[in-house]
Amino acid sequence: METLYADIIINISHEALDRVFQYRVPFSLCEQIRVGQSVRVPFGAGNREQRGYVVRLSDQAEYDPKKIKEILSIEEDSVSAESRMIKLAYWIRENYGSTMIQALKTVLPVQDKMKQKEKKSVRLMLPKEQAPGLLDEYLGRHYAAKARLLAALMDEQTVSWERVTKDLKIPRTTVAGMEQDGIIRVETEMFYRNPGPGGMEAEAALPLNESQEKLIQEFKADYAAGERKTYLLHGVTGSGKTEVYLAAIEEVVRKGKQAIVLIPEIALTYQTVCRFTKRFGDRVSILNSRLSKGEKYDQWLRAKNGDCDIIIGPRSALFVPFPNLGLIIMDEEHEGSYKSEQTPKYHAREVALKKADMEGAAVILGSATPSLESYQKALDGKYRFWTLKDRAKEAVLPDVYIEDLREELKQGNRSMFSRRLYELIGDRLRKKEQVMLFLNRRGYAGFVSCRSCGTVMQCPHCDVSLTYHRDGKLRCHYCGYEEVMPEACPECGSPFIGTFGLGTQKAEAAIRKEFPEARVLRMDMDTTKRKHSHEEILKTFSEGRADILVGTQMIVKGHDFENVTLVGILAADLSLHANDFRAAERTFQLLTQAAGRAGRGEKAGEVVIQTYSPEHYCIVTAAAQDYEEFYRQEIAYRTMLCYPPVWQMLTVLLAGPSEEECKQTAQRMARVIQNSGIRVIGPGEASLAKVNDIYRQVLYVKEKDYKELVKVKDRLELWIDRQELPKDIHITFDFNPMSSY
Ligand SMILES: Nc1ncnc2c1ncn2[C@@H]1O[C@H](COP(=O)(O)OP(=O)(O)OP(=O)(O)O)[C@@H](O)[C@H]1O
Ligand SMILES: [Zn+2]
Ligand SMILES: [Zn+2]
Repeated sequence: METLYADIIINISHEALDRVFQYRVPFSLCEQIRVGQSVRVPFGAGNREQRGYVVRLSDQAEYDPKKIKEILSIEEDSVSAESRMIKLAYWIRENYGSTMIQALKTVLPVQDKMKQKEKKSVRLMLPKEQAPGLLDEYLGRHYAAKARLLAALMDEQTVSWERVTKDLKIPRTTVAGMEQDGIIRVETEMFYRNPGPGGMEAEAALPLNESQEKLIQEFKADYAAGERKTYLLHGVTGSGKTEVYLAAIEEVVRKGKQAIVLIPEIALTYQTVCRFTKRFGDRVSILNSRLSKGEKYDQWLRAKNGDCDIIIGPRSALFVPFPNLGLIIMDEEHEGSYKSEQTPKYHAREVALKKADMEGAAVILGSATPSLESYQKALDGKYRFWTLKDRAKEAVLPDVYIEDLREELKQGNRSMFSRRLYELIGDRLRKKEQVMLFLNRRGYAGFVSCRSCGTVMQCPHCDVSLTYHRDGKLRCHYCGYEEVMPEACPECGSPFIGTFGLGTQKAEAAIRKEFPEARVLRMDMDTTKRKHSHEEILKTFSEGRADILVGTQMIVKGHDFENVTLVGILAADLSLHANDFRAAERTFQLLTQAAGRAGRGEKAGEVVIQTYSPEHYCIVTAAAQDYEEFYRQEIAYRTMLCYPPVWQMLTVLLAGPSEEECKQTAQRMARVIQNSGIRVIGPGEASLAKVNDIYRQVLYVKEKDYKELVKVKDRLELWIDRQELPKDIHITFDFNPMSSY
C-alpha cells in the first residue's frame, strides 16, 4: 500500500498560519481518515500538539518524506458540520483564488462565539397555599418590597425580570434574599433573536395545478429513490415557481431534513418572507444584510441545533450549518448578485452545487430567464429540465410593443415618451389603473450613441461598446483599442451624438410635467437609503396611493401588483450597450422581468419597450417572451467570440497607487502566463482606470477548460509568493466575471 499524506489546516483562528501543512497518515488511520475530519498533530519546533482539519488527501509527498511528521489521532470520527464547512472553504480557495483565511471567513461568517440572549424571570417556589400567610407576615414586618414581589407572584407564578426590577422596583438584594430562603427562584432561559415577521396566521398550501403537480411528483420519486438531482425550473413570470419550491421543501422537511432558500437580497421582500412564514411558521429563519451580528449568530445557531428547518437569505445563507441538509433552492438563479464582489469571488450557484454534492442534497434552480450557464447544462442533460409555460392564475402574458426612438425623433418628438407610451399612460390615469416606468441604469458605463440613427460606437475587434473617457477618447476595455470621440455620427453624420444622460430623477420630473394630475413615486438608490423606505414605497404603491411608480431595476422584483396594467421601459438600450459580454443577456432578463410585472391581476396588461435598437435580438425576443430564441442567438455570439459559458474566462485585476508599478507588474504577470503557452489579453486599463487615486490594470485569460484557468491562477499565486512585489499592489482573481472591469 502506498503512503498516504494529508494536507492539514492548523488552528484556523490564527491569521499568520495561512497555509496548509502536509502530514503522513499512520497506517493504522489510513482506513478511517476523511477530508473534513479534525485531527491532532504535532506542530512547530516544539511539536506542540495542535488541532487541525484535513482538507486534502494524496499519495504524493510535497517535500522530503523524511521530514514529514505524522498525524497523532483522529478527533472526531464523523465529519461535523463545521469541518464540512472547512472542506468547502478549501474548495472555494482552490477554485476562485484567495487566502485560506479569506475563504474561511466566507464560510464561517460568525466566527466569534457570541452570547446568546437570555430571558430572566422569577418564579414562586413556595406552595401556593402558604403564600397568603407569608404575605401577612411581610406586611406585618413592613417588608414592603418583599410583599410587592410576593403579591405579584401570587397572581402569576412567574414574573419577568424587567417587571421585577423596573415596574415593581424590587432591589436585587431582596430578590437574592428571598431566593436563599427558598421562596422564589430566578430562572434564565436562552432564546434566539428572531428577525422574522412572526405571529403569522398559518396558511395551507394551494392545490397545485397540473403542471406544478407533475414536477413535484417527479421530485418526490427521485428523492424516494435516493437520487439527488439538480433541477432547472424555467417558468414564466407568475407561473407559480414559488409554490413548487414550497411543496419541494415540505417534502424534504417531512423526511427530517433541512432546506436552504437563496433569494437575491433585492427580491427578499416582506411579501416573500411572509409566504414562507405562513407555510412553515417558526421553523423558518431569515438572514439578510440588515441583521445585527447577534441576530445573524442566532440564526446560525438555530440551524446548527436543529431548531429550524428552513433558512431564507441571500448568498451567505448557503453557509448555515444544517445537520442534515436535504435541499437547496436558488430563486432567480440568473441574478448577478449571487456572485460575491469580495475575494474569494465565488458564485453561489457553483458553491451550492458543490455543497449539495458534499452533503447529499438536491438543488432547484429557478428563473423566468435562466442564465446561459444553467440553460446550457440543462440542454446537455446535466440538469433536469423543468418548465412552467403558463401563468398560474387566469392572468395571461401582456401584449408588448416595441417603440423606435429614432423614428420618434424623426417625427419631431424629443420628449422621453414615445407617442404610444404617452397615450397609454393617459389612458391608465383615466381608468384609475396603475403604471410602472422602468429605467434600467445598471451596467451603464458611458457608451456613446447617435440619437438620430441609434448607432453605438463599438470596438472593431471585440463587439462591445466603447467607453467614453474624460480625456475625450473612446476605449475598448477588452483589448485596449482606442479612438478619438467623433464630432458627428460616422453612420449618418448627425451631430446628435454623445453619452446617454438619462436618470430616474429626470424621468420623474418629465412625468410630473407631462401628467400633472398623476401621483408619482420614485424608487432608486437615492429614495431608498433609509432602512424601510424600500418597503414603504412599494406599500404606498400597492395600496393604490400612487398612480405611477418610476424606478430602476429595483422595482421589477418581488411584488404582485394586481392593478398594474401598463409597464413602460424608457430606454432599453441603457444596459444593452454596457461594455461587457453579458450586456445582451442582462437586458433580456431585465426586460422580461419588467414586462412580467404587467397584467398580473384580472385585467390584461400592456408593455411598451422604447429603444434605439428595435431590431436587436435581445429586444425582439424579450418582447415575444421567447427565451429559446434568445438563447440560440446569444449562445452563437458567445461561441463565436469565445466567451463564457462556452469558454471560461479569468480576469486578473491589479490595483495600486502607482500607475507605473501597476502596469509593470501586470506585464510581468502576463509574461508568466505566456511562458506556459497560454494566450493573454492585456494588460490594459480597467474601465474604471483610476478610483480614489488607485490605478487599475486588467488581464484576461480565456480557456475551454475551467481547470486550465485554475492552473493559471495557481501558477500566478506561486509566482506572487516568490516575488518582492510592491507591497501596496492588490491583486484579485475573478473567474467568469459577472461585471465588467
Ligand atoms: N396552483 C395555484 N393555484 C392558484 N394560484 C396559484 C397557484 N400557484 C401559484 N398561484 C398564484 O399565482 C401567482 C404567481 O405565483 P408565484 O409567485 O409562485 O409565481 P412565480 O413564478 O414565483 O412568479 P415570479 O417569477 O413573477 O416571481 C401568485 O399570486 C400565486 O399565489
Ligand atoms: Zn447616426
Ligand atoms: Zn476591443
